[in-house]
Amino acid sequence: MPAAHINSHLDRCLLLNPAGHAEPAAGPHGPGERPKGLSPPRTKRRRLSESSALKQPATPTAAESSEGEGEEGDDGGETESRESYDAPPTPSGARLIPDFPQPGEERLREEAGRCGRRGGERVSAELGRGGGAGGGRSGGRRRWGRGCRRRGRPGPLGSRRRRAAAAAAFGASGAGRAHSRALAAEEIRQMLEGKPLADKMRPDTLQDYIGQSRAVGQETLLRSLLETNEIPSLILWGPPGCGKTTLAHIIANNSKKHSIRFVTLSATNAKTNDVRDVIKQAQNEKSFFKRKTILFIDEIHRFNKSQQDTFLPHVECGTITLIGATTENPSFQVNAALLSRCRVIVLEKLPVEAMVTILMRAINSLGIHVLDSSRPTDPLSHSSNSSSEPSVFIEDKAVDTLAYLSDGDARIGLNGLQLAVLARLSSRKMFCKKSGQAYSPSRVLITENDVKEGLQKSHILYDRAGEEHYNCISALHKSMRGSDPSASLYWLARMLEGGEDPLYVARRLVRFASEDIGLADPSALPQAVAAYQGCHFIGMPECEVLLAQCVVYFARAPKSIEVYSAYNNVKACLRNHQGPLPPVPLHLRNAPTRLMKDLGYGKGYKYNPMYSEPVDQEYLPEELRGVDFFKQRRC
Ligand SMILES: Nc1ncnc2c1ncn2[C@@H]1O[C@H](COP(=O)(O)OP(=O)(O)OP(=O)(O)O)[C@@H](O)[C@H]1O
Repeated sequence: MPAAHINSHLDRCLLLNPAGHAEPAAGPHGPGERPKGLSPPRTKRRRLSESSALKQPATPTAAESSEGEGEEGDDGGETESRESYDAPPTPSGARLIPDFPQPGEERLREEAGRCGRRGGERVSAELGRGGGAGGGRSGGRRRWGRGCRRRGRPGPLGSRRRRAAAAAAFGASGAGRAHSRALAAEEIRQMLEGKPLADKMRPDTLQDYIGQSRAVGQETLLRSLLETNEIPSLILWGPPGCGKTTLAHIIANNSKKHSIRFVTLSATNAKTNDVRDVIKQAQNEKSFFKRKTILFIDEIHRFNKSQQDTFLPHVECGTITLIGATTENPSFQVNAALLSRCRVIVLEKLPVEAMVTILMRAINSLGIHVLDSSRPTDPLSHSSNSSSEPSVFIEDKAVDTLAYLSDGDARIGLNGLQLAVLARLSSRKMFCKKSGQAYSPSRVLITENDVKEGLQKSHILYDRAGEEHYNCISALHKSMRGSDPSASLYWLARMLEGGEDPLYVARRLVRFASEDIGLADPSALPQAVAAYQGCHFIGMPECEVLLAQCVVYFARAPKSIEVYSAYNNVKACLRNHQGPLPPVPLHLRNAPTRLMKDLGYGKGYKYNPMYSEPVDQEYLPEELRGVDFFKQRRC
C-alpha cells in the first residue's frame, strides 16, 4: 500500500485539521564553502526534487488483510525517482563530497579533545558501559538474521556522480564544510572512540534532517507546524534507524528555545508511575507557569493498553503533547482512542542516496577523504609527508556498500562506518606497537572489505516478530498464488536469510497446498507436509532447499480454490443460520443401541455399496435440501 494511502487512511484519525497548508517553497540553502585545495566542482547540474527522490515504499500494513489470508497485508511498491543532481568536485585522487552540514563536527572535536586529555582510561570505561562503537541504542532489541553466510552484493550504484548527486540532493542545508585541515589518523581514532557515531551525528535541526520529505518536507503540514512550534500530538511510525528519535530530538531542541518542557521516557523501562509523575509535573507547570510539556515515549508500542490509557485524558485536555515513536503498525499497537488524538507520521526506510548523504556528513566531519577508485592516480600513491594532507581515506565503493548494506537504517550505516575505521586504525596502531615502529599518522585506506567486516551481520534486516514478518510471508503467498516461481524464491530467501523459522514457512506451505492449489493438484498437500517434516528433521541451513523446491512446485502448480471457497460457504451458512440448527436426519444417524433403533435412528438408510445404481438419498438436513455449497454462498 503506498505511503500516501497509509497517510490518508491514518489522517482520518486526526483531531487536527488535516488539510495541509503549503509553505512557500523555501529555496535551496546557500552553498557552503568548499574545503581549500579542492578543485572547483565539475558541475553538471540537474535538479533533484526531494519529494520525487523519496518515492519510497510505504511500510505495508498488515491492517489490510485480504480475505482468507488472516495475517497478511498488501504490499507496497518500491519506487525511487530522481530528477537531478549536482556532480561533485573531483580533487586529485581524493574526493570530498561537497558542503554538507556538520552537526556533529563540534561534538566530535570536543570528544576528541576530551579523549586526548583523559586518554584511554575513559575510552575503555565507556566501551565497558556498552556504548561500544557499533553498539547503537537499540542494538539489543533488533533481531538480526542468522549471520552473513550470504551477503548480497550491492547493486551498480557505484558511480561517483550518482553518489554525489544523492548527497547534493539530500544534504540541502549546505551550512557545513569538511575540516579545513587534514586530520591525523590518531586524531580521527580518538574522535571515534566512545559514543556510537550515530549518536554523535544526530542532527539538531530540521535542515540537517535528511530525507523523509513525505513526512517533513518543505511543503508538509507537519513542517510548518514544527517551524511555528505548534507541535501536535504525534505518533512517529517507521523502521529502525530511519530518524524517529532524531525527529523527536529536533523537536526537543526547538521546544527548549520556546520554553516548552520536553520529557523523554522509553516504554522499554518506564513504569506507569513514571508516566503519572510526568503528568503531575506537567499539570503543575501548566497551571503555575503556563508552560507546555511535550512527552516523548520511545517504543510506545511496548506500553500495554492500560498504560496507554493513562495518557488519554491528558492528551485530550492538552496537559501534555504526546510524541510516540514506534516501529510497529500503530493501528494494532496503539489504542484506537489515543491514535485518534494523534497525528500519525509515517517515516520510511532511508533510501540509498539519503544514506550516502548521512555517511558523507560523518566522513567529512571526521576529516576522512573519499578515494575515487576510478582514477588512475590517487593520493595514496604519492609519497608526500606533508602534515596538511589527509591521512585517512575511504574507498568510494566502500561508502556505497555501506549505504546499501545498511538497508535504510542510518544507525547501522554510521556505526558500521565507525567500526570499520576504528578497526583499521587500531590494527595499524597495534601493528606499529608490535613491530616497534613509531605510530605515525601516515596514510590509511578504509576498503570495501573493511566496511563489510564492520557491519558484522546480515544486511538482510528482518524483524521476525514485527511488520516485516507478515509482509514477507504475504508476499511469498501472493507470489506463489500468482504463479511466479522467481518472486516466490526471492521472498522465501528474504525470510530465511533474515533468520525466519523454516517451520513457520513450512506451515504456511501446508496451508497454501489446500487453500490455493487444492484438488487441482492433490499431491501438493503431501509435498508440503513432507517439506515440513524434512525441515523438522534437518533444520537450517540444509532445509532451505526443501522449502525452495516446495515453493517452486507450488508456484508452478495449477490452482484451485474450489474446496476452500465451498468450505467457506458452509461456514457462512452456519454462521448466518437463525434459530436452532436443524437436527441430523434420522436415517443418517448411527443406531448402536436398541433404544436408538426404536427411536428411528438409521431407519431407511440406504447402504450405498449394496446398490449398483446411484442411490437416491438425502444427506443434508431437511431445510437445506438442494443447497449446493460449490455454487452458492448463502443458504
Ligand atoms: N533522517 C535522518 N537524517 C540524518 N540522520 C539520521 C536520520 N535518521 C537517522 N539518522 C541518524 O541515525 C541515528 C539513529 O536514528 P534514530 O535514533 O532517529 O532512529 P529511530 O528511527 O528512532 O530508530 P529506532 O526505532 O531503532 O529507535 C541518529 O542518531 C542519526 O545520527
